[in-house]
Amino acid sequence: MSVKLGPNRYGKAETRLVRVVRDGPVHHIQDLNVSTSLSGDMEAVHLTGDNAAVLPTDSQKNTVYAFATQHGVGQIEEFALLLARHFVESQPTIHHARVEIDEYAWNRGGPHSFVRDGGEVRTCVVHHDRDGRTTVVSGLKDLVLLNTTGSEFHGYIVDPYTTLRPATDRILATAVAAQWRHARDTDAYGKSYEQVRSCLLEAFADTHSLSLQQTLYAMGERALTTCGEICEVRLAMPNKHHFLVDLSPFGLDNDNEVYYAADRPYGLIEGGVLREDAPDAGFAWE
Ligand SMILES: O=c1[nH]c(=O)c2[nH]c(=O)[nH]c2[nH]1
Repeated sequence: MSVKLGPNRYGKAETRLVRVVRDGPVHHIQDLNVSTSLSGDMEAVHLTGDNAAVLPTDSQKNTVYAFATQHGVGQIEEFALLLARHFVESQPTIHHARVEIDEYAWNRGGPHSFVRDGGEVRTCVVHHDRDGRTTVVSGLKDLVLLNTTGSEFHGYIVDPYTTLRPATDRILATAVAAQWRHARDTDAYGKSYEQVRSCLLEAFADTHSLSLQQTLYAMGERALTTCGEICEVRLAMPNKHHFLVDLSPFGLDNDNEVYYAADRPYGLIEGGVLREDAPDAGFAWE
């Protein structure tokens, strides 16, 4: 039987980087989790153990820290682009770089004091290859949303295993993970992030929902019709079930007031929305 090497990549996962900028007594921080992943002429290292083409993952991690000092961080997409281009352009054996960054938000508690924001995490994934092709996907995760009304779910298939009762007024809760693909370069990733985030929040709040799937589509559609530079949105939204507690054994009514917030199992609704004329995604989602 003959075998061959399949797709492969390697890098340093989850380099934790906190950068402090001291502006007199007022300090600023950025808190990142950076993962680099490289691919290229890697047959020899896998087949014979010849490491000549390998830029060590340790060097990749050091580059993350060195670049944060030399260039600053700024928008995570810009920092990821800087790193991805560097790895491909400085090493002939590296043909493709993928850089993923999560950014954790801190709120100001004083001039040099910060409170970790328990809310969502900002994300990006950048790819760059030696043919100069670049893709940028921005996103967020752990954005927890809940509507106390305006959500129904009925009219679904009823088979021999269906016990779910139709709902005409239920709680709809989710933790949004959203990623959006940029169709073109922008120098305003921060502004675009705020715009997409607002679209997602507004569409969740003002869509009268007949299913979480419908809400998901409305959220993606709102982002695409508002933000010109993005061409595709992918969303993953767990249905964080809230079950009305049956208080009848105690002779008590429960008029949509007291719920049990279940943590598992949960429905998981995933889907994408894209412009009809979206350019080919290439390796953006890999
Ligand atoms: O919005 C929903 N979509 C579903 O597909 C589904 N399935 C289910 O049991 N509850 C729900 N809710």
